[in-house]
Amino acid sequence: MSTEINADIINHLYDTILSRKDADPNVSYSAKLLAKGPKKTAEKFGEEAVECLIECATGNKKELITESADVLYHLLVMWVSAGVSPDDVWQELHRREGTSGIAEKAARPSDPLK
Ligand SMILES: N=c1c2ncn([C@@H]3O[C@H](COP(=O)(O)OP(=O)(O)OP(=O)(O)O)[C@@H](O)[C@H]3O)c2ncn1[C@@H]1O[C@H](COP(=O)(O)O)[C@@H](O)[C@H]1O
Repeated sequence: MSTEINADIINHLYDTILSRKDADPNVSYSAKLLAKGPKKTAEKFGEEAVECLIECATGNKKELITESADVLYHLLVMWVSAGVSPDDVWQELHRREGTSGIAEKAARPSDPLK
């Protein structure tokens, strides 16, 4: 599957979640989460991220895949809740393209507290 198709899946899921903003919380899980506000969606994302890292740390590849899908879904719910769009994040990733994390870290101003 190409990167373009993967980005399409994220964009499509984001649009679906966005469309649930005013949906019935008894019918849509996204609507139920969004009705609770950004703090709750962030908490849910954190819970799913912890479940995901446990599967990685314990070497459960199959569960890591399903938990990763949960993390991505809850990340998108959090973005909708906080008013962040996939394009905002794609632009930031694009800005970073070609800059090594090691070079970027070395170019940061030194922290006087360290
Ligand atoms: N990808 C997902 C997706 N991944 C995970 N989940 C739900 O996320 C929840 C997380 O599981 P948990 O065990 O943590 O939930 P829980 O503890 O029972 O929930 P809480 O009571 O803690 O909130 C489950 O209810 C999953 O079904 C998802 N729910 C929806 N989607 C997508 O979002 C679309 C819209 O869904 P609705 O908003 O429900 O219409 C769907 O068509 C799917 O494409």
